[in-house]
Amino acid sequence: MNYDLNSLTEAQKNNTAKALRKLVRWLGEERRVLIYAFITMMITSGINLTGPLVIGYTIDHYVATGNSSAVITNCFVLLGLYALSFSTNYLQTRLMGGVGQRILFNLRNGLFTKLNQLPLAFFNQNRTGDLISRINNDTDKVNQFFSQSLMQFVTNIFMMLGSAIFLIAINPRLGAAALVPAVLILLFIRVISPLVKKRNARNLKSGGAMSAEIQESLQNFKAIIAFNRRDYFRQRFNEASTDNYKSAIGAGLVNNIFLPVFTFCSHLAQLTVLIYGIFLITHGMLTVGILISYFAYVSNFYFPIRQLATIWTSFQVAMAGWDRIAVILDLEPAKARPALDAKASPNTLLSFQHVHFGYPGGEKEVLHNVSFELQRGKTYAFVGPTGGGKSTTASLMAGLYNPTGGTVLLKGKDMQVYDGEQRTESIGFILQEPFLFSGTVKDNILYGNKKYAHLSNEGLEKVIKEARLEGLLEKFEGGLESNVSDADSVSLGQKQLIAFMRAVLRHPELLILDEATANIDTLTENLLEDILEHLPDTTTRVIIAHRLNTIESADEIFFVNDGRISRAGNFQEALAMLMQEARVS
Ligand SMILES: Nc1ncnc2c1ncn2[C@@H]1O[C@H](COP(=O)(O)OP(=O)(O)OP(=O)(O)O)[C@@H](O)[C@H]1O
Repeated sequence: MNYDLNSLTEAQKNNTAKALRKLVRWLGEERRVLIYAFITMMITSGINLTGPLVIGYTIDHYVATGNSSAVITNCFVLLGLYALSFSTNYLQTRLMGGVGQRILFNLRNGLFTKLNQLPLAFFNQNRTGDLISRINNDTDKVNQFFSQSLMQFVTNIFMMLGSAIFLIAINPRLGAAALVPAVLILLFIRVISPLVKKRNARNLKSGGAMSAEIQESLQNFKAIIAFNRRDYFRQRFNEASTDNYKSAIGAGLVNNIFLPVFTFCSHLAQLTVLIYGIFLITHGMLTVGILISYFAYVSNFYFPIRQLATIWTSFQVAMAGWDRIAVILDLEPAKARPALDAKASPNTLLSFQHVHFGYPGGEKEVLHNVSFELQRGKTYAFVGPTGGGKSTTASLMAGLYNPTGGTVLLKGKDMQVYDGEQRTESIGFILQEPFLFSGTVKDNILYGNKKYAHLSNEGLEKVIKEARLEGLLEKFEGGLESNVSDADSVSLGQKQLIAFMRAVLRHPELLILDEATANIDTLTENLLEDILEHLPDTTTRVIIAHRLNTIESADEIFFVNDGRISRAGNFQEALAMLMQEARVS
């Protein structure tokens, strides 16, 4: 599956009809509220449509004959109708008030839940800032349309249709003349809509790109200051901001062209009715009262069209936003290919069988035909030059990626048959750059740990002592309650200690340490070694390291170079092999 949102396949793209169908499906429970609001809207519009008819009738039948009591009675009838229309209008506004906010709430939650289900490949190929912009900004565009424009949109359409029917029914020829400019409007909309959609989509996309620039420079502000690259980033931001400015101007130009065109057509219609109406009156084919009703209906027909110009823009912007949201909602979590049949001995915890791997969206293959086995309870070290493929191998061992060829077996079964929870129960992975969540040390070491989640501080301290981790906890002045909310309040080494405690307390069968001691002093490193030594006999350890002292105790060492892995025996044998190679070269 293609996860790159900026280069979607044709099948992944939505046309307006497809996108609308999806949006209606997504509205779920809101459909009921929308139906109630629609009914109140019909009543309001029905009343507004009858008003001009009553006025015209009163002028022709009672004003012309001087029947003042009938005129007064009809004025009260109109007052009653307008009061009723006020109440239904108010009810409709109340009903719609919550709809937009609930849609916004559900869309944001839905998007975030979907993001949580997507594989690493998705995050590899898309920029964080752009994703934030989709969740925050694009969902709000959809909300704005629902909370501010939708009912106005439907009311206007209804008013227009009703007015058109009255115009044609009262006098077909005058009605037809009044409606001719509307045909021009329809043609205009048809011609310009694709351009409007395209420009709005481009504007949202450039907004996403700008947001990605902001996110990247804020995240790396230390490096920017340290390397005095402020100008460079300012220039990059400037470019993104200029692009966003230009695309906003481009979108604004087409968005705002509707109003003048619609207004012009409305004036054209009024002029036509006036000229043709006077002509009909002078030939005795029309009464003054009907001409006045006509003006009201022409205005009822064209005024909504003018409003529609604004609403149409909001609709196009919302659809462009919805497009960017829907493509994420449509993405499917990575489909596991059918589990491959493979055999492994019972003592083997994990094995790679002819594994090939290339990063999603990456051009080259990173691992080539890699095979090895990890036995239960043993310690393995993976060493080799930078960029050789050690971290990639570790990521595949942890099931973060699926191989592009071959199989990774965990406990004799294809890794892909395990779900995320089963995998993380068996495998603990300490990353090169551990990530901490805002909160305390306790929150962070218990992250995702169901077994100890209920423990009090005292209970947890006891468990920590049993796992020989108390020496690590002592490195934090405030103990379990030390705050790690601020990314800079703990050192990189301390972060690694928290990640270490987090992994060990899950009692995994396989513990992977990817350069996990690179930022830790020698004394603390000895503590870690002691903890590793005292893990249960059945725990398999994988250590990725550059420093030789960290791998001395390994039962088996693997050399990882240029995407190929070879066995080098234990520490002594590996050293002998290296010396031999050095002599040969
Ligand atoms: N997320 C990624 N997307 C695309 N390519 C990647 C990604 N991560 C790593 N690579 C590429 O994969 C290759 C192996 O990288 P890897 O991080 O596995 O090497 P390593 O041996 O762990 O290096 P180091 O010792 O520096 O950590 C490199 O060529 C790297 O450019």
